[in-house]
Amino acid sequence: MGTRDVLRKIIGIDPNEPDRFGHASKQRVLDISHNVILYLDDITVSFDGFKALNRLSLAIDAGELRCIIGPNGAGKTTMMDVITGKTRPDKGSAFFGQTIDLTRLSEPEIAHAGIGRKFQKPTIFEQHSAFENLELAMKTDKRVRRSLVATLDDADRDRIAGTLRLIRLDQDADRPAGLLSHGQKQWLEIGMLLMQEPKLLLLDEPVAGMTDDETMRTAELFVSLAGTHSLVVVEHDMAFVEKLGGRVTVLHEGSVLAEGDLAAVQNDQRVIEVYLGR
Ligand SMILES: Nc1ncnc2c1ncn2[C@@H]1O[C@H](COP(=O)(O)OP(=O)(O)OP(=O)(O)O)[C@@H](O)[C@H]1O
Repeated sequence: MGTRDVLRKIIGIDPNEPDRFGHASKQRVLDISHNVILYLDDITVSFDGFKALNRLSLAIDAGELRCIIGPNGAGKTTMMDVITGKTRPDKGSAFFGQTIDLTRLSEPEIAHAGIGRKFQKPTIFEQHSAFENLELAMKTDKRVRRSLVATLDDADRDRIAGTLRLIRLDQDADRPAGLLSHGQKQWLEIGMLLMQEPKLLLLDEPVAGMTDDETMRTAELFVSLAGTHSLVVVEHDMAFVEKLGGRVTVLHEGSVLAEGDLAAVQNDQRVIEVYLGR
Protein backbone atom coordinates (compact mmCIF):
# COMPACT_ATOMS: atom_id res chain seq x y z
CA MET A 1 0.00 0.00 0.00
CA GLY A 2 1.50 3.41 -0.99
CA THR A 3 1.62 6.47 1.26
CA ARG A 4 -1.43 8.00 -0.40
CA ASP A 5 -3.48 4.83 0.15
CA VAL A 6 -2.37 4.70 3.80
CA LEU A 7 -3.56 8.30 4.23
CA ARG A 8 -6.84 7.50 2.51
CA LYS A 9 -7.32 4.56 4.87
CA ILE A 10 -6.57 6.72 7.94
CA ILE A 11 -9.17 9.31 6.91
CA GLY A 12 -11.67 6.55 6.20
CA ILE A 13 -11.71 6.30 2.40
CA ASP A 14 -11.83 2.82 0.90
CA PRO A 15 -8.57 2.48 -1.13
CA ASN A 16 -10.62 0.87 -3.91
CA GLU A 17 -12.97 3.84 -4.19
CA PRO A 18 -12.42 6.34 -7.05
CA ASP A 19 -10.13 9.23 -6.05
CA ARG A 20 -12.83 11.71 -5.00
CA PHE A 21 -10.67 13.21 -2.27
CA GLY A 22 -7.68 13.73 -4.53
CA HIS A 23 -9.86 15.28 -7.23
CA ALA A 24 -11.58 17.69 -4.85
CA SER A 25 -8.33 18.90 -3.31
CA LYS A 26 -6.73 19.28 -6.74
CA GLN A 27 -9.44 21.79 -7.70
CA ARG A 28 -8.43 24.02 -4.77
CA VAL A 29 -4.75 24.27 -5.70
CA LEU A 30 -4.15 27.82 -6.88
CA ASP A 31 -2.52 27.78 -10.31
CA ILE A 32 -1.02 31.17 -11.24
CA SER A 33 1.27 29.75 -13.93
CA HIS A 34 -0.15 32.33 -16.37
CA ASN A 35 0.54 35.09 -13.85
CA VAL A 36 -3.16 35.88 -13.49
CA ILE A 37 -4.85 35.36 -10.12
CA LEU A 38 -8.41 36.41 -10.94
CA TYR A 39 -10.40 36.18 -14.14
CA LEU A 40 -13.91 37.57 -14.44
CA ASP A 41 -15.32 36.95 -17.88
CA ASP A 42 -18.55 38.33 -19.29
CA ILE A 43 -20.33 38.42 -15.92
CA THR A 44 -23.93 39.55 -15.70
CA VAL A 45 -25.88 39.86 -12.44
CA SER A 46 -29.52 40.98 -12.57
CA PHE A 47 -31.76 42.06 -9.73
CA ASP A 48 -35.39 42.00 -10.89
CA GLY A 49 -34.31 42.68 -14.46
CA PHE A 50 -31.85 45.48 -13.49
CA LYS A 51 -28.30 44.59 -14.50
CA ALA A 52 -25.99 45.45 -11.57
CA LEU A 53 -23.17 43.83 -13.57
CA ASN A 54 -23.45 43.90 -17.33
CA ARG A 55 -21.00 41.64 -19.21
CA LEU A 56 -18.17 42.59 -16.86
CA SER A 57 -14.73 41.24 -17.79
CA LEU A 58 -11.65 41.89 -15.69
CA ALA A 59 -8.33 40.16 -14.96
CA ILE A 60 -6.00 40.75 -12.00
CA ASP A 61 -2.33 39.74 -12.24
CA ALA A 62 -0.65 37.80 -9.45
CA GLY A 63 0.93 40.27 -7.03
CA GLU A 64 -0.97 43.21 -8.47
CA LEU A 65 -2.45 46.12 -6.51
CA ARG A 66 -5.60 47.16 -8.40
CA CYS A 67 -7.97 49.97 -7.53
CA ILE A 68 -11.60 49.90 -8.56
CA ILE A 69 -13.35 53.25 -8.73
CA GLY A 70 -16.69 54.40 -10.09
CA PRO A 71 -19.88 56.22 -9.18
CA ASN A 72 -22.42 54.95 -6.65
CA GLY A 73 -24.32 51.99 -8.04
CA ALA A 74 -21.62 51.15 -10.62
CA GLY A 75 -21.50 47.54 -9.40
CA LYS A 76 -18.31 47.55 -7.29
CA THR A 77 -19.84 45.78 -4.28
CA THR A 78 -21.72 43.35 -6.51
CA MET A 79 -18.43 42.46 -8.20
CA MET A 80 -16.83 41.71 -4.80
CA ASP A 81 -19.93 39.65 -3.90
CA VAL A 82 -19.51 37.54 -7.05
CA ILE A 83 -15.82 36.90 -6.29
CA THR A 84 -16.58 35.78 -2.72
CA GLY A 85 -19.59 33.62 -3.69
CA LYS A 86 -22.17 35.79 -1.92
CA THR A 87 -23.90 36.52 -5.24
CA ARG A 88 -24.05 34.07 -8.13
CA PRO A 89 -23.76 35.47 -11.66
CA ASP A 90 -26.60 34.81 -14.10
CA LYS A 91 -24.02 34.47 -16.81
CA GLY A 92 -20.24 34.47 -17.20
CA SER A 93 -17.33 32.88 -15.38
CA ALA A 94 -15.13 33.71 -12.39
CA PHE A 95 -11.86 31.86 -11.88
CA PHE A 96 -9.28 32.08 -9.12
CA GLY A 97 -6.07 31.28 -10.97
CA GLN A 98 -6.37 28.90 -13.90
CA THR A 99 -8.41 26.16 -12.28
CA ILE A 100 -10.58 27.23 -9.35
CA ASP A 101 -14.10 27.94 -10.57
CA LEU A 102 -15.48 30.39 -7.99
CA THR A 103 -19.05 29.99 -9.23
CA ARG A 104 -19.01 26.38 -8.01
CA LEU A 105 -17.69 27.03 -4.50
CA SER A 106 -19.49 28.14 -1.35
CA GLU A 107 -18.43 31.31 0.52
CA PRO A 108 -16.40 29.36 3.14
CA GLU A 109 -14.75 27.28 0.40
CA ILE A 110 -13.71 30.46 -1.41
CA ALA A 111 -12.25 31.92 1.80
CA HIS A 112 -10.44 28.62 2.30
CA ALA A 113 -9.08 28.68 -1.22
CA GLY A 114 -7.27 31.94 -0.34
CA ILE A 115 -9.56 34.93 -0.96
CA GLY A 116 -9.92 37.27 2.04
CA ARG A 117 -12.39 40.15 2.18
CA LYS A 118 -12.47 43.16 4.40
CA PHE A 119 -15.73 45.00 4.72
CA GLN A 120 -15.97 48.69 5.60
CA LYS A 121 -16.91 48.19 9.24
CA PRO A 122 -14.22 46.48 11.30
CA THR A 123 -15.31 43.30 13.08
CA ILE A 124 -12.76 42.87 15.81
CA PHE A 125 -13.08 41.56 19.36
CA GLU A 126 -13.04 44.85 21.28
CA GLN A 127 -12.45 43.39 24.74
CA HIS A 128 -9.43 41.38 23.59
CA SER A 129 -5.96 42.83 23.00
CA ALA A 130 -4.57 43.37 19.51
CA PHE A 131 -2.28 40.37 20.06
CA GLU A 132 -5.22 38.17 21.13
CA ASN A 133 -7.26 39.25 18.12
CA LEU A 134 -4.51 38.02 15.81
CA GLU A 135 -4.17 34.85 17.87
CA LEU A 136 -7.90 34.16 17.53
CA ALA A 137 -7.79 34.82 13.79
CA MET A 138 -4.94 32.33 13.43
CA LYS A 139 -6.68 29.67 15.46
CA THR A 140 -9.95 29.97 13.59
CA ASP A 141 -8.09 29.34 10.33
CA LYS A 142 -9.65 26.01 9.42
CA ARG A 143 -6.51 24.96 7.59
CA VAL A 144 -4.64 24.95 10.88
CA ARG A 145 -6.39 22.16 12.73
CA ARG A 146 -5.93 23.08 16.34
CA SER A 147 -8.15 23.86 19.27
CA LEU A 148 -8.81 27.39 20.48
CA VAL A 149 -7.23 26.53 23.84
CA ALA A 150 -4.01 25.11 22.36
CA THR A 151 -0.95 27.05 23.54
CA LEU A 152 1.08 29.09 21.10
CA ASP A 153 4.50 27.87 20.08
CA ASP A 154 7.44 30.17 19.31
CA ALA A 155 6.74 30.13 15.58
CA ASP A 156 3.13 31.25 16.22
CA ARG A 157 4.31 34.07 18.50
CA ASP A 158 6.83 35.19 15.87
CA ARG A 159 4.13 35.23 13.21
CA ILE A 160 1.82 37.32 15.38
CA ALA A 161 4.66 39.70 16.30
CA GLY A 162 5.62 40.05 12.62
CA THR A 163 2.03 40.87 11.67
CA LEU A 164 1.74 43.40 14.52
CA ARG A 165 4.86 45.16 13.19
CA LEU A 166 3.48 45.14 9.66
CA ILE A 167 0.19 46.75 10.73
CA ARG A 168 2.08 49.16 13.03
CA LEU A 169 0.47 47.90 16.22
CA ASP A 170 3.54 46.40 17.88
CA GLN A 171 3.54 49.22 20.45
CA ASP A 172 -0.16 48.57 21.17
CA ALA A 173 -0.07 44.76 21.22
CA ASP A 174 -1.53 44.47 24.72
CA ARG A 175 -4.13 47.24 24.53
CA PRO A 176 -7.78 46.19 24.34
CA ALA A 177 -8.77 46.58 20.69
CA GLY A 178 -11.78 48.68 21.72
CA LEU A 179 -9.37 51.46 22.82
CA LEU A 180 -7.58 51.67 19.46
CA SER A 181 -8.28 54.53 17.03
CA HIS A 182 -10.61 53.92 14.08
CA GLY A 183 -7.62 53.57 11.73
CA GLN A 184 -5.83 51.17 14.07
CA LYS A 185 -8.96 49.02 14.27
CA GLN A 186 -9.02 48.84 10.49
CA TRP A 187 -5.34 47.79 10.46
CA LEU A 188 -6.04 45.18 13.10
CA GLU A 189 -8.76 43.67 10.97
CA ILE A 190 -6.41 43.62 7.99
CA GLY A 191 -3.89 41.84 10.26
CA MET A 192 -6.57 39.29 11.19
CA LEU A 193 -7.16 38.63 7.51
CA LEU A 194 -3.42 38.26 6.93
CA MET A 195 -3.18 35.62 9.68
CA GLN A 196 -5.29 33.40 7.42
CA GLU A 197 -2.67 33.77 4.66
CA PRO A 198 -4.93 34.84 1.79
CA LYS A 199 -3.45 35.12 -1.67
CA LEU A 200 -6.01 37.65 -2.87
CA LEU A 201 -7.30 40.44 -0.61
CA LEU A 202 -10.50 42.34 -1.39
CA LEU A 203 -10.76 45.63 0.48
CA ASP A 204 -13.92 47.70 0.44
CA GLU A 205 -13.30 51.42 1.13
CA PRO A 206 -10.52 50.64 3.61
CA VAL A 207 -9.64 54.27 4.42
CA ALA A 208 -13.17 55.63 4.92
CA GLY A 209 -13.17 57.63 8.16
CA MET A 210 -9.37 57.56 8.56
CA THR A 211 -7.23 60.63 9.23
CA ASP A 212 -4.95 61.78 6.39
CA ASP A 213 -1.96 60.34 8.22
CA GLU A 214 -3.67 56.96 8.73
CA THR A 215 -4.72 56.97 5.07
CA MET A 216 -1.13 57.44 3.89
CA ARG A 217 0.12 54.74 6.28
CA THR A 218 -2.53 52.37 4.94
CA ALA A 219 -1.31 53.07 1.41
CA GLU A 220 2.23 52.18 2.52
CA LEU A 221 0.95 48.95 4.08
CA PHE A 222 -0.88 47.92 0.89
CA VAL A 223 2.12 48.74 -1.30
CA SER A 224 4.26 46.55 0.98
CA LEU A 225 1.74 43.68 0.74
CA ALA A 226 1.59 43.77 -3.07
CA GLY A 227 3.88 41.26 -4.72
CA THR A 228 3.43 38.59 -2.07
CA HIS A 229 -0.33 39.23 -2.15
CA SER A 230 -2.72 40.45 -4.82
CA LEU A 231 -5.02 43.27 -3.73
CA VAL A 232 -8.26 44.62 -5.15
CA VAL A 233 -9.19 47.89 -3.45
CA VAL A 234 -12.51 49.67 -3.92
CA GLU A 235 -12.03 53.31 -2.97
CA HIS A 236 -13.35 56.80 -3.62
CA ASP A 237 -10.42 58.68 -2.02
CA MET A 238 -8.32 59.80 -4.99
CA ALA A 239 -5.30 60.89 -2.89
CA PHE A 240 -5.17 57.33 -1.55
CA VAL A 241 -5.59 55.79 -5.01
CA GLU A 242 -2.75 58.01 -6.26
CA LYS A 243 -0.48 56.93 -3.42
CA LEU A 244 -1.18 53.24 -4.16
CA GLY A 245 0.13 53.84 -7.66
CA GLY A 246 -1.34 50.71 -9.28
CA ARG A 247 -3.63 50.21 -12.25
CA VAL A 248 -7.10 51.69 -11.90
CA THR A 249 -10.31 50.21 -13.29
CA VAL A 250 -13.33 52.46 -13.62
CA LEU A 251 -16.69 50.70 -13.38
CA HIS A 252 -19.84 52.29 -14.71
CA GLU A 253 -23.29 50.72 -15.09
CA GLY A 254 -21.90 47.26 -14.37
CA SER A 255 -19.05 47.19 -16.89
CA VAL A 256 -15.51 48.47 -17.29
CA LEU A 257 -15.56 52.03 -18.62
CA ALA A 258 -11.79 52.63 -18.56
CA GLU A 259 -8.59 51.06 -17.26
CA GLY A 260 -5.03 52.31 -16.92
CA ASP A 261 -2.84 54.31 -14.58
CA LEU A 262 -4.61 57.01 -12.54
CA ALA A 263 -3.40 59.87 -14.75
CA ALA A 264 -4.77 58.15 -17.86
CA VAL A 265 -8.22 57.48 -16.39
CA GLN A 266 -8.35 60.98 -14.87
CA ASN A 267 -7.86 62.42 -18.36
CA ASP A 268 -10.43 60.15 -19.96
CA GLN A 269 -13.40 62.30 -21.01
CA ARG A 270 -15.93 59.49 -20.36
CA VAL A 271 -14.59 59.05 -16.81
CA ILE A 272 -14.76 62.81 -16.16
CA GLU A 273 -18.37 62.85 -17.36
CA VAL A 274 -19.70 59.96 -15.26
CA TYR A 275 -17.54 60.18 -12.17
CA LEU A 276 -14.64 62.56 -11.59
CA GLY A 277 -16.30 65.67 -12.98
CA ARG A 278 -19.27 65.37 -10.62
N1 LIG B 1 -29.68 42.76 -3.56
C1 LIG B 1 -30.01 43.72 -4.43
N2 LIG B 1 -31.27 43.84 -4.90
C2 LIG B 1 -31.60 44.79 -5.78
N3 LIG B 1 -30.73 45.68 -6.31
C3 LIG B 1 -29.46 45.60 -5.89
C4 LIG B 1 -29.02 44.62 -4.92
N4 LIG B 1 -27.69 44.81 -4.72
C5 LIG B 1 -27.31 45.85 -5.49
N5 LIG B 1 -28.36 46.32 -6.18
C6 LIG B 1 -28.34 47.43 -7.14
O1 LIG B 1 -27.29 47.17 -8.06
C7 LIG B 1 -26.59 48.36 -8.40
C8 LIG B 1 -25.11 48.17 -8.10
O2 LIG B 1 -24.92 48.18 -6.69
P1 LIG B 1 -23.50 48.07 -6.00
O3 LIG B 1 -23.75 48.10 -4.53
O4 LIG B 1 -22.77 46.89 -6.53
O5 LIG B 1 -22.80 49.41 -6.48
P2 LIG B 1 -21.46 50.10 -5.91
O6 LIG B 1 -20.66 50.46 -7.11
O7 LIG B 1 -20.84 49.23 -4.90
O8 LIG B 1 -22.04 51.42 -5.25
P3 LIG B 1 -21.52 52.24 -3.95
O9 LIG B 1 -20.32 53.03 -4.40
O10 LIG B 1 -22.69 53.10 -3.63
O11 LIG B 1 -21.21 51.23 -2.86
C9 LIG B 1 -27.23 49.48 -7.60
O12 LIG B 1 -28.16 50.16 -8.44
C10 LIG B 1 -27.96 48.76 -6.48
O13 LIG B 1 -29.10 49.47 -6.08
